Amino acid sequence: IVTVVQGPSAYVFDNKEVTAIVRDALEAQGALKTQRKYQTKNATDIVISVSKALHERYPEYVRELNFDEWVFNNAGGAMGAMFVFHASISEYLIVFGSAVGTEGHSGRHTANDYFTIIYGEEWAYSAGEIEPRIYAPGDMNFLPRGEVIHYSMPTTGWAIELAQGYIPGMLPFGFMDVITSTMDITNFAKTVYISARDMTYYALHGKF
Ligand SMILES: CC(C)=CCC[C@@H](C)[C@H]1CC[C@H]2C3=C(CC[C@]12C)[C@@]1(C)CC[C@H](O)C[C@@H]1CC3
Repeated sequence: IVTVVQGPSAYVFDNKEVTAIVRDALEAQGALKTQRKYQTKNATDIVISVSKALHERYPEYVRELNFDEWVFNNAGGAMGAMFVFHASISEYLIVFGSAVGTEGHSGRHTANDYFTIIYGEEWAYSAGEIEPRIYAPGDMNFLPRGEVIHYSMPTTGWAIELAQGYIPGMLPFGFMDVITSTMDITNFAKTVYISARDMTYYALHGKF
């Protein structure tokens, strides 16, 4: 008999539950891919209703959506916008995407990444895959820690992204394009402020 003793987990989010909440919220909007109607729905309504469902499930850990704290993110050649629901040392939960589409290198990360589409599509492949994997609303693209993909959101596309692992190790990738390309210091400062504020708050409350 083997007894597996599990140590305490720093995680408050369950990736399966996050995806289930997202799928339920999409279903309530008639926006799941199985209903073949998802492209006719308004992306703004979907972002708002999914955000509300996540906040209701995790009120202590998921910030309410607002439209003052959206920031751009340039990383791996891709450009998108994001709203940070939660950022701590071991996890972040964001809505990420682009109103016009985007494409780039995923980066090789120190965290597992769960990317659940809520509007539009994500196309992705690993080196050696000849055909794209296509993810539609309700589908989750899992990128394990240390692996890499080329991805695109060919047109308007939004997703809920949960990352679990060592988050500070991901940030240089998330910020490097500011130095090498965009020089958008205002957006950079806003992103650093938002992430440092949340990480410090949770660390001071014993959530790493
Ligand atoms: C949460 C904070 C404050 C910063 C995170 C910055 C970046 C590390 C991320 C912002 C958007 C992220 C995306 C991915 C990796 C990490 C980011 C660049 C993916 C490439 C991971 C794989 C998915 O399939 C697509 C993701 C797009 C967004």
